[in-house]
Amino acid sequence: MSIKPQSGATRLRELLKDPKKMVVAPGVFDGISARLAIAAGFEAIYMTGAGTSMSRLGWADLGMATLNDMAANAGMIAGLDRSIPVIADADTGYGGPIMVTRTVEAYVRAGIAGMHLEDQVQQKRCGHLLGKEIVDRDIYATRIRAAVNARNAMGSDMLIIARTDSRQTYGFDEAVARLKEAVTAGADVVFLEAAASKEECENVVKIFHPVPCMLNMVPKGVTPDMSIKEAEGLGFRIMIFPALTFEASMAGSKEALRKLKDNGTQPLDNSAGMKEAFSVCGLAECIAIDKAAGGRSFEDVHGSL
Ligand SMILES: C[C@](O)(C(=O)O)[C@H](CC(=O)O)C(=O)O
Repeated sequence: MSIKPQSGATRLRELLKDPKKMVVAPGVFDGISARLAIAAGFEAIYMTGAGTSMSRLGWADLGMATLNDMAANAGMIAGLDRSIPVIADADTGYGGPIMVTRTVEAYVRAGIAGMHLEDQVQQKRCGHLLGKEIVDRDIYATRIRAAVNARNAMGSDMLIIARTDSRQTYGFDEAVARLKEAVTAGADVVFLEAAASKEECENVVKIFHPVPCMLNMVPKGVTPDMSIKEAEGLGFRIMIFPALTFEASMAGSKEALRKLKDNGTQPLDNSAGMKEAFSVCGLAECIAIDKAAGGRSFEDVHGSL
């Protein structure tokens, strides 16, 4: 709820100004995961489209999440702490240049620091699945151009991150050519999705230097797993871990559910209690707001929880 003077986009641009710095953004998909990532001290966070689709719709990342689903989730996450840049998935932009414009406007209003746009067809899928269909280069270029125009028209400094999924279907050279066109169209950051080897990762950074490159670490995905240090050594400037929190939540929830089923009691071994959960999600800030306004609703809250 606290409004800090510097926007997430301005902060992200500032972080990227230092050529030795890499911005690490763990994936978050809901309020709890976002709160935990902020509390853990990460200086940026990533809103995963896959996690948004699964948590808000209950369905896999197959192009079902709409602009409204994505922008609403992005806005909620970015609103938790305006000083932490949120990089958000914007899939295909959800249509032609007109829809891309609406998407950019919605993301700027949501306070997003950087959004990525890709060249898959509307009925898209996770970039690490097989069988991706890719739009023509010209259509991709119009998406990026529309995004840059819309961003500029709003006087915003949100970063436009050009993602290409074409590596799987058309190979590395075509992917590079598409990203070059995207940079010419005004994209601020390039993102070669599903790079197939460390060598490709290294090459893409070299080819685009000094344009910042983003690396996507999908667990057991197409790109070989790398540590932050290793990716930094290759020269990447942004690194996202989209599945980090949804995988951990799924594993933890699965285990708790199994224990309840097997034992007939809820597992309390890892429980910190409700107060701890609410504390992660702004309890103290809410109490302070009430108190500052002369409210007395929470005088007993510490005793009652
Ligand atoms: C980055 C990504 O677009 C996402 O939705 O987070 C996905 C990640 C995933 O499916 O785990 C992707 O297409 O790589």
